[in-house]
Amino acid sequence: MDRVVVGAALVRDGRVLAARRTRPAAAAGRWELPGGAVEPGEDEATALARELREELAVAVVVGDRVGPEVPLPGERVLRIRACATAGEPTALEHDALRWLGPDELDDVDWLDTDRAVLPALADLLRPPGPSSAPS
Ligand SMILES: Nc1nc2c([nH]c(=O)n2[C@H]2C[C@H](O)[C@@H](COP(=O)(O)OP(=O)(O)OP(=O)(O)O)O2)c(=O)[nH]1
Repeated sequence: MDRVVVGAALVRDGRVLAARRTRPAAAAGRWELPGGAVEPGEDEATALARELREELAVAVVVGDRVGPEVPLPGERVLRIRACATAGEPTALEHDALRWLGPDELDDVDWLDTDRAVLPALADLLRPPGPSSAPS
């Protein structure tokens, strides 16, 4: 079975947190959603909460899946989960953090993989429009 990497769509005030990687060299300077690999015996929510504690020093509540599962090299897949926190993230392993609104998602140089998730992120951030249901 493919190994799972979980990433957080950590949302606050209609914006999502993007984090700039410092390693490996090929990915340094590229932006991602904070997170990491699910360890053996962990469930996804536990892994994501652990990664965000380690990377951002915040406690998070982990919610639903967001967007598609994206294949990664090395028989791994990336899954994104919505997250919320009452804390203020601190970059402990990244070298920059940015809160991006739905119209700012193209402003940073995402890891290639993450581009597949951007439409779903934009939908998550946009307030629901007028109902299309017949009145
Ligand atoms: N966390 C995260 N990883 C991503 C994203 N997009 C993407 O392709 N990846 C890839 C990069 C890495 O190959 C892998 C996760 O690596 P990582 O360094 O964040 O995870 P980790 O802490 O568990 O890894 P490690 O220290 O054991 O090497 O997934 C993303 O949005 N967030």
